[in-house]
Amino acid sequence: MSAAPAAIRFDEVTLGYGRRPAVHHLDGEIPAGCLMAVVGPNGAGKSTLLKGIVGTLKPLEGHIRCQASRGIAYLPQAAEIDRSFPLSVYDLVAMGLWSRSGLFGGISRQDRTGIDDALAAVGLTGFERRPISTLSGGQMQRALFARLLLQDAPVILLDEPFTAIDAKTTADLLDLVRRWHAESRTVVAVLHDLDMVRRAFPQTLLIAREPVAWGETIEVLSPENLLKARHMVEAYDPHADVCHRNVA
Ligand SMILES: Nc1ncnc2c1ncn2[C@@H]1O[C@H](COP(=O)(O)OP(=O)(O)OP(=O)(O)O)[C@@H](O)[C@H]1O
Repeated sequence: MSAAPAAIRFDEVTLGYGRRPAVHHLDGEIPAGCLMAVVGPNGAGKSTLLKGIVGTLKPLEGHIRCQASRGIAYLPQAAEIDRSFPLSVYDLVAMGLWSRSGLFGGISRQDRTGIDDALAAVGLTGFERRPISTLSGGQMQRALFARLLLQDAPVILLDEPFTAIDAKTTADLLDLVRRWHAESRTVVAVLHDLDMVRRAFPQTLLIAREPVAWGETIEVLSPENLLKARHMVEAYDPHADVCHRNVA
């Protein structure tokens, strides 16, 4: 796909739940520093793929190797985040420091400056003491992006980061994604808005329970590939066991 070293390598990976594969035949790499969209129909396995990279889902087969020594920052889908938890915006954002300072590491003066800067970068200065349960969807997403900023990770995974977010918030958060890319971080985002993908994401993985096309966005998002992906998801047998297609 590119001459850049791999940030993430997949070796004939199958990911699934129980013994049921959700995604299989993942073989390839995500180059370091790339800005990549993951697209595909509902149920194609996009979230499953991110969970495999983060490590919350262990492969049923194969291996996923991540080069990042300082970890991966991961933004799950909004529906997976419990907003009833009694937490202030400040504390939520400060959690971005945990990977470096540990759970009980304490917050230094420098950390406080970092938190203030992250809140300012997402336009949430003045929201520090607000309980997260009182935030709008867009404000919550801004707070979660501030937390990602503090994590300072070389690899950032975003699962549908702009779903149900208004145009202004989307534009502001997309600017942060561009900033991460300019800083040579690897950014992988699950997206449904193909216009946005064409506009802002140079690389794309089109997935339909297995990769359909992977590479330059303009080539991947051809009408033929999109139609093929839809047919592949519709034809997929959800009760199938692990497939050993490539095993001799
Ligand atoms: N925790 C789970 N237990 C069992 N099956 C699951 C689980 N999570 C996802 N699946 C199944 O794995 C398949 C892929 O789901 P996944 O959420 O990865 O798709 P997706 O491409 O992210 O879909 P969407 O665009 O709708 O968010 C689906 O058939 C789904 O029902």
